[in-house]
Amino acid sequence: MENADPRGHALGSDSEVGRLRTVMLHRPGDELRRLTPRNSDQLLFDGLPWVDRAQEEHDGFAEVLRERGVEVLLLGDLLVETIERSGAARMQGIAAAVSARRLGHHLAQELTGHLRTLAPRDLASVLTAGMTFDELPESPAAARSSLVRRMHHGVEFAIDPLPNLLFTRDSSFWIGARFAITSLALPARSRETSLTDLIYAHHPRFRGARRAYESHSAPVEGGDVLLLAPGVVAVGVGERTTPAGAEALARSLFDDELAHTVLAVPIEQRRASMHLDTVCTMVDVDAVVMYPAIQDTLSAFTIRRTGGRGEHPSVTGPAPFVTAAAEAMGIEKLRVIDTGLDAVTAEREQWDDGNNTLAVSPGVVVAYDRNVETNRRLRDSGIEVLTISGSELGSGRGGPRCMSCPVARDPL
Ligand SMILES: NC(=[NH2+])NCCC[C@H](N)C(=O)O
Repeated sequence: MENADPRGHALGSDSEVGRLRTVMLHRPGDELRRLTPRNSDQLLFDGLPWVDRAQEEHDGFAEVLRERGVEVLLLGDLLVETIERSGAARMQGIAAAVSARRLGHHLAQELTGHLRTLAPRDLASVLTAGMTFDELPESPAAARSSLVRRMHHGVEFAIDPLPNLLFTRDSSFWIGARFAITSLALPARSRETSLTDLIYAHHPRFRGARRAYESHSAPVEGGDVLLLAPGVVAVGVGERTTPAGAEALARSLFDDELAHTVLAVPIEQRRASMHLDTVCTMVDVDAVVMYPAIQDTLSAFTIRRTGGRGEHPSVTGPAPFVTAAAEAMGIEKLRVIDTGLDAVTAEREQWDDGNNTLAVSPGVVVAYDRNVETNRRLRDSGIEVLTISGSELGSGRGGPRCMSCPVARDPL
């Protein structure tokens, strides 16, 4: 079968909860060691993770998934394998990383030349962990004559690190049998998609897979995209995904017949709710876990396909999200698992990604163990909760859903 994983599961996904077969994670590496108190805000981390512990926690996450029969692909490995096989991928990765705007023409050329000589593993490491001016290849003459080298501080980045690669949810997603390379809103993350792009384009694992949302003109981040049901997609619009992004995505999904209804869901433009999946994720075919503070106010515009390719869609609403979602999904009611928490606990657990669960099958989710109350309520509602620890992982503000890109799920 084309476009299937080695065990014969078709690539792609039409829901949030269909049995998970293959997932792409990124085991955090040296890119996290670049974080300092001075750059962490800009690099979108709220603290400095203890990297070894973060890796252990991540290994634990991967293990829980494997125990459930999920095949775990690691982005770092895919990247090395891609660069090994494809000269075009190598060039593509280098071109996206080396900025003449930052380095000037001469240094940019010199660095490009140097990177081309690196072994695949070393190049992959530069592409993910970045490079400081101190780490630029030795070249005494060039160093003397380069104003750029002389005026930059040695610890500044000639190539920025990508600590948020950990959150593989955001830089690509699958819908139906296709993958979409997103368009990340913030400068700290925008280069991530150059890596997912080259992996999907050149890794044999994805040979023949087709793209969705090809124009990816306006910002759309995967954390905002929820596959509520086959053909029905919710898109958060807030700090990251813009109205233009949601509209462009909806039109392209309609044109490719990957969806018939898209719900555009306004979310507060705040760090705590940067993506829709920080406040709401699906835990069963007809159930979500949701941050209680927004339960009564979350709304949605409903965008529907009206005809064939290029036809203008219809836009209605806004209406309460839960009603709009149930209607679009063709179910009587979307169950909202009532975490019933007091406002302070709810806010704390939302901040720690309590609502950011990853379903491995209907009614079975992975969640951080620290969100004790939210997990208790989920269990009381009949959801099986597999816990992982994330004391260090969580400092990047992302939970199990953010840290995973489902590549193959059984259709619902
Ligand atoms: N899907 C998500 N909620 N991803 C979380 C991403 C966290 C990351 N530090 C950022 O600010 O972009």
